[in-house]
Amino acid sequence: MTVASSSGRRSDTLVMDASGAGGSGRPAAPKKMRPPTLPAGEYKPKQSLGQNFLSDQNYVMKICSSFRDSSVGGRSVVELGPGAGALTQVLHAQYPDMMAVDIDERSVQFLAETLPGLTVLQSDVLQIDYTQLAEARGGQLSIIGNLPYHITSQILFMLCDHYRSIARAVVLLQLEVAQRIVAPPNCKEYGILSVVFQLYTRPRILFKIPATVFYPQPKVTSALLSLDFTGRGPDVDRGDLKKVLSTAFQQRRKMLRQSLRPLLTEGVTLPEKFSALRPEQLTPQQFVELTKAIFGDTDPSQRADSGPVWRSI
Ligand SMILES: C[S@@+](CC[C@H](N)C(=O)[O-])C[C@H]1O[C@@H](n2cnc3c(N)ncnc32)[C@H](O)[C@@H]1O
Repeated sequence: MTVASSSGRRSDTLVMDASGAGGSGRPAAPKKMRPPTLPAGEYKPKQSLGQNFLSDQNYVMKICSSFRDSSVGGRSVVELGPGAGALTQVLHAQYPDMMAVDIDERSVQFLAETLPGLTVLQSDVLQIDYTQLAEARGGQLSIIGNLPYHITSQILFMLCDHYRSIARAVVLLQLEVAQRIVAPPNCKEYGILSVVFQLYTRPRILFKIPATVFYPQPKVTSALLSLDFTGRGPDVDRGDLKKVLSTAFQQRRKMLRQSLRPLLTEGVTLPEKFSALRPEQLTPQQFVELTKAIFGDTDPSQRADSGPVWRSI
């Protein structure tokens, strides 16, 4: 991790749309707010880092007003992937003690120059221990971010691995991924993402975001997703549940009595009510029940309740 340094570079406006959001309930725009910009010169978006920068101030305001945190000074607020600070400049005005994390040193330097006083770290968000970070920041974290799309699921699964330390996450992601996360049983989008996130959080799609408000424009439509962590995880060993989910959804057209056969040890049979069903027909809670039927109901105190389990899915 590297803490920001400064170097005094100038900024060029990328896309002018600084009309502000107006409507009630939205955060007041900081007085000296600039429209989303990229620093001049060498700060070209890197595709390898999923850099699609927000370039429309109306959407910036709409996104920021969908986010709430009540910690003192916003000490619990962590922005993942601030880039050139489109969201950060609005958030920092409201949450002066927030923190931002980006892997790109150009972002870290640029933010140090343009938002002095912001705590900004250069780090891979996938290498952060969010449980330790929450302890250091004095409470459960409120995460916000326009996530790099190529690692969105990994980031969100990782937050589930630290579910006790996360209060909420409000994130921009591909609409298609958001739809899978909120999908109910019995539809084609329903799968591992739906089961896992619905066991840990109350997921909601807040609104869609068109590709035209990013630079460069991605090929897909995006969405703002809100994940309210419930503070509870599934009441079963997470490793066992993961095995059941990956095995069942690997062959999603097959009935569970067929697809889950490799997991059944001698003497163990599937509950009759599940055996002729396909995985998409089970609710998240029924997957927990099914896991207990296959692997037994382990003593909660014996379960490995920390460490990465979901992230590697
Ligand atoms: C989609 S851009 C969002 C930038 C800015 N928040 C905005 O909305 O304009 C994603 C950001 O995540 C950063 N990023 C990509 N991979 C990362 C990683 N593994 N760890 C930390 N930041 C990462 C990129 O450098 C980039 O700034």
